[in-house]
Amino acid sequence: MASNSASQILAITKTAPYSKPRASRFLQSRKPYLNLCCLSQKFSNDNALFCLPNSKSFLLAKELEERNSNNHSPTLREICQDHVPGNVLRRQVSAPPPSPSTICTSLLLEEVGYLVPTDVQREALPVLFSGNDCILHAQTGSGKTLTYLLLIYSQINPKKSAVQALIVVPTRELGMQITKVARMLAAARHMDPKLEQKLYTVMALLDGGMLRRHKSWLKAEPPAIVVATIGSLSQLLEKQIFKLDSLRVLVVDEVDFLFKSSKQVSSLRKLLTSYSSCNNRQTVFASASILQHRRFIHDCIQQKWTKGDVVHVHVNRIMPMPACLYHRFVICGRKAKHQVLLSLLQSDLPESGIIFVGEQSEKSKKSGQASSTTVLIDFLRASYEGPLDILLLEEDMNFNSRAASLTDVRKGDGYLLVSTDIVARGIDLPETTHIYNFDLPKTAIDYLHRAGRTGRKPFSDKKYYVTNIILPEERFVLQRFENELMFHCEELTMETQG
Ligand SMILES: Nc1ncnc2c1ncn2[C@@H]1O[C@H](COP(=O)(O)OP(=O)(O)OP(=O)(O)O)[C@@H](O)[C@H]1O
Repeated sequence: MASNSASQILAITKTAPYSKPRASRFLQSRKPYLNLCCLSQKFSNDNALFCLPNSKSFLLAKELEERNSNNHSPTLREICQDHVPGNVLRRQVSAPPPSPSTICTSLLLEEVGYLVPTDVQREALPVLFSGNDCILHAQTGSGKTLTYLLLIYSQINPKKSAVQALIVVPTRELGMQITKVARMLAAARHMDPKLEQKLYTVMALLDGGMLRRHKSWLKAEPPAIVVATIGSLSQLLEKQIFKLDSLRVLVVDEVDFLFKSSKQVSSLRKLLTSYSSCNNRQTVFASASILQHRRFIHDCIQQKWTKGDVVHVHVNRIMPMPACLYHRFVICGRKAKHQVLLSLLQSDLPESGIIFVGEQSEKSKKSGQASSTTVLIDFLRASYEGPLDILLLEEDMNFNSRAASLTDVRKGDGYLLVSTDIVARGIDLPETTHIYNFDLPKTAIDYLHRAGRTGRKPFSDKKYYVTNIILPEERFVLQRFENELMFHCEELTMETQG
C-alpha cells in the first residue's frame, strides 16, 4: 500500500457484498475516484481493506485526499438528504444494526449504482427541490428518470389517498420501464424501518392494459403515482373516473415527441391546462432533444403549461450525444445489406445489439409484401451463428408479444434485437454495446435517440458503436445528421460490400 491514508481510503468493507469483485467493478467505472470517495465515507467504520496495486492506490489516495479536503462534490445521497424523507439512498453504517430488509434494500440500490449523481441530477435536483418547474434537457442515458422520480418522492404523502404524481410517456414499453423503477424506489422506502409503513402505490395506466380493472382500483384506492400513456389517461379523465385535484408533480417524458404527435397533442394540451393548473403543481418536461428550446420555453409560459419562472436545465449543450459513442458507416448496394450486417456482427462480436429497421409503408403492407423486419429476422435466424438470441419488437405485434420480447431481452443473456423506432425513445437496455442502423432514420433527432439506446452506463469509460449501413445516395443524409448533431462518422470498408 502506498501510505497510511491510502489504507484508510481503500477501506471499503469487511462484509461480503463489497468484497473484491464488487469493489473492482466500482473501480473500473470511469470515475473511480468519485465512487471510492463515496465508499470511503460510507464505510469508514468498517475495518477490512481492499488492496489495489501500489501505483494505482497511491494515485487514488492522492486524488481522494484532495477531493476530501478541498472541493468535495456532494453525493446523490447528500443532495437528496434534506428533501427526500427517509432518503432511499441512505445506508445505515453507524446506526444500530439495520434490519435484514433494510440491508437488502440498501444493497439493491447501491448495486444498481445510484451513489454519485450524474450531471443532470447534480444540476437539476437543487432546482427541483426548490420548487421550480423544470425542463430537463440532457443527453440520452444521463439519468433523467431518477431525477424526476426523486422529486416525486420528495413531494408525495403516502397517507393521502389521491393521485399526487403523474408521469406521461409516449409508449407502453417506456411506461412499463418507468413503473418498474418507481416501484423499486417505493419498495426501498417501504422497507426502511424509520419510515411510515404505508406503501407508495404506483399504477401503470398504459395503452393495451386492462382499463376496467384500473377503473375499480382508481375508485377504491387511488394510487399516489400514475405512469400513463396519453390515450388511456385521457379516456379515464374524460369519464371522470379520477381527478387531478391533488396533483403535486406532473412529468411529461419525451416531451418533444408527444408535442410532435398530431394524435396526442390536443389531449396533452388539455391535460396541461384543463385537467390541472400549472399553479397548483410542479411541472417537469424531459427529453434529450428539445428543438428550438427558446421557442418551446416561451410557449410553456404563454400557454400556461408551466409557471413563468420555469428553469431550463440544459446539460452538455455543445454535445447533444454522449461522447462514448463511436459512429461508423458502410456504403453498399441494397442487395448486399444483409451480408454486410452479418459480416459486421461477425467482426464486432457485440455483447448485445439493436438493429433498427425502417417501418413498412402502408402501400407495401396492402400489397402483401413481407416487412423488412420479417425478412431480416428470417435471414439472421438462418445465417447468424453467434451466441446471441435473435428477437423482434415492432408496432404490428400485439402487446403481449411485445412485452415477451422485452422480457427476453432483459433476461440477461446476450441479444440481437431487430426493431423499428418503437424502442428508439427512452428504452433502457444498458447491456447494448452496438447499434446498427440497417435503414437510416428519417431525421437527425431520430438518429440521436436510436444511437442513445447504447452508452447507458453513466460512469463507464467503455466505447459503444453505432454503425450505419447506407446506400451511396444516402451519404449526404448521414452527413446532414453529422452537421446537425455535431458528431463524426467514420467510413468502414468491407469486402462484402457488393
Ligand atoms: N446516479 C446514477 N448512477 C449510476 N447510474 C445511474 C444513475 N442515474 C441513472 N443511472 C442509470 O443510467 C441509465 C440511464 O438512465 P435513464 O433511463 O434515466 O436515462 P435518460 O436520461 O432518461 O435517457 P433517455 O433520454 O434515453 O430516456 C439507467 O440504467 C439508470 O439506472
